Amino acid sequence: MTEVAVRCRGLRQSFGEQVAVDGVDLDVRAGEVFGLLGPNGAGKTTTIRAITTLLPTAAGVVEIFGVDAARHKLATRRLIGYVPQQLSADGSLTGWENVALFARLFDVPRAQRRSAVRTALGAVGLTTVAERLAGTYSGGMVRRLELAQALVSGPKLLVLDEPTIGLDPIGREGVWDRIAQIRAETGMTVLVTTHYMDEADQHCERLALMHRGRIRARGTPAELKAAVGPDATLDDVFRTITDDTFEETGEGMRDVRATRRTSGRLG
Ligand SMILES: Nc1ncnc2c1ncn2[C@@H]1O[C@H](COP(=O)(O)OP(=O)(O)OP(=O)(O)O)[C@@H](O)[C@H]1O
Repeated sequence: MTEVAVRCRGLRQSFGEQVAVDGVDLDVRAGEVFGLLGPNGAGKTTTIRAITTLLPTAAGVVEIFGVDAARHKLATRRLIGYVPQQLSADGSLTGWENVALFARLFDVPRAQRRSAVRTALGAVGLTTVAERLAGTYSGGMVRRLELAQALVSGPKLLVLDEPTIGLDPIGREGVWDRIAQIRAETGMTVLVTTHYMDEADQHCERLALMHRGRIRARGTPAELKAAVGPDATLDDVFRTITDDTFEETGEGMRDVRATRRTSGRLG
């Protein structure tokens, strides 16, 4: 049986009157690259923050490799490397110092720190610029540095919130190349949110599409597209699930097909 890296059941989170996440069930298999997609405000970051234990779960269960995140927060955090949307690298430190800081924060044993920092910087292709101030790095290099920070503690699950936002195509490609390589070399599970449908299509094995706090469709990119139509793109899937006439039946991608048929009839 495939090991489950992330298991969420009935995840619910509100901010005052605002329901951000409304009963999310999610399974991410060990070793896969899983994409969580959805428009602004869909609830992706809130879901990610619950998974990474940065938000106390208001309701529902989160398990990371079988560890109950609410009951064992520290043990859960040790399993996760997290790259948030906001920049977290310090421009006044060198690349090496930035990663070394995370090695200390995440309790990498002193004797292993140098080699852990070296390995993490190598994995993201920043070895030759490790002694330069991060403030001199390009946007793509900073994102790769943040990847190295998340990798230095040797996590089993890498969680990336919009890892390529604001980068040019070369920077985006550089980040995805490194993710693919790390995944191939370590078998690490990757959970990623993105707004870029082309990236999700190309780099994620399975996807869940969120809208208004709920998961509206899930499946492989091919399954999701096929459910909409023979020549459909993921953008078409995205448009379909965010359509206000979309009817939720809890049947995942079959929803998409049903909605498409309905819109076809109406159109
Ligand atoms: N700390 C907070 N306080 C109040 N409301 C919040 C907070 N965090 C999120 N929300 C609200 O919860 C909803 C979901 O937000 P969330 O950031 O999870 O969406 P998202 O899918 O990650 O969006 P984006 O793609 O813009 O990052 C939004 O309506 C947002 O305004």
